[in-house]
Amino acid sequence: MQSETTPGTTPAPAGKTLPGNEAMLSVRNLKKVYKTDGGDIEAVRNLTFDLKAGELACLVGPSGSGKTTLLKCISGLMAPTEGEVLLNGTRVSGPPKKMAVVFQEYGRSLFPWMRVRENVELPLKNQGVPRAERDKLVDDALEAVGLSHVPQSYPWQLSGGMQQRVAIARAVAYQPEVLLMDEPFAAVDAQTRADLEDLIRTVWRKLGVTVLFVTHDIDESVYLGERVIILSSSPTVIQEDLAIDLPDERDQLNTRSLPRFTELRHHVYEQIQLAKQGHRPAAAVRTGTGVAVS
Ligand SMILES: Nc1ncnc2c1ncn2[C@@H]1O[C@H](COP(=O)(O)OP(=O)(O)OP(=O)(O)O)[C@@H](O)[C@H]1O
Repeated sequence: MQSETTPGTTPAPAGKTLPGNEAMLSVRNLKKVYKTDGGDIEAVRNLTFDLKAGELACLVGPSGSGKTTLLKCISGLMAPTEGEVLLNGTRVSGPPKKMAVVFQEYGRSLFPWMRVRENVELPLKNQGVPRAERDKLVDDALEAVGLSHVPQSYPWQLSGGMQQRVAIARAVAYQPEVLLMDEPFAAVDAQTRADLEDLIRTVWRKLGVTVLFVTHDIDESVYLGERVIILSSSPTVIQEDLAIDLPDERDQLNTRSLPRFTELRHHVYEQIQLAKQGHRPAAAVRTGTGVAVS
């Protein structure tokens, strides 16, 4: 059966490799060169990876390695120079309907003149979702992020962590198949960050959404992900694609105390140090759970 074409996507041309049955999101030989007055900047050289439906993968890499560039290409906000992004086998050529993005700067992504409820509801209104359905989706999303008690507040009346919860609720209410998050917790305090990390895992498990989570924080990537994709320095390729074989049930105290957590975080740290020093792998290597970490 042919894939349906949704807004922001066009059918993949014949002859292109379609993802395997399980792949929801495929990044294929993605390259991005920025044209500037000072010359070309090759931000991303060649990235290829798949995300399975329902997977939670974290993306880490040195500063300037092209993480935001990659997310912009995946979300259809920017066209790649070469290569393509496929969502359910269909090429992304603009913001796809079933994708939501949460950015770091919640302060700028929420409308200050709209109440919490209106902010969460807005994308659904724009999609023409009927009122009764909209109300239920907004109620459920606010409950999922623990904000049922402040629907009538304005964002500026809330703490930073609560504002980011509003941004997450808005994405959740939209019922995306794929949720992209670009360093969403970078601007909140450590305690709030830990709470929001657990919130993401709870929401992810409850909704079965596919999540690609960009972070600078190595511990966060290991704690959250089923997989950590490590990028090289720019021009970017995949340095390593690491399976995180920690127990599925995670909690801030016990999981972070596991010897395996420490091994994995050391390994990711070392890889990022190598990337910063300019080390480039001959080819992207998918590392299984038996990865030898020092
Ligand atoms: N609009 C642009 N025009 C020109 N160059 C750009 C543009 N956006 C990004 N770049 C360059 O592309 C490279 C990758 O930038 P990008 O912001 O994607 O990296 P990043 O990994 O998200 O960085 P950070 O971790 O510091 O947020 C950098 O060299 C950056 O200077």
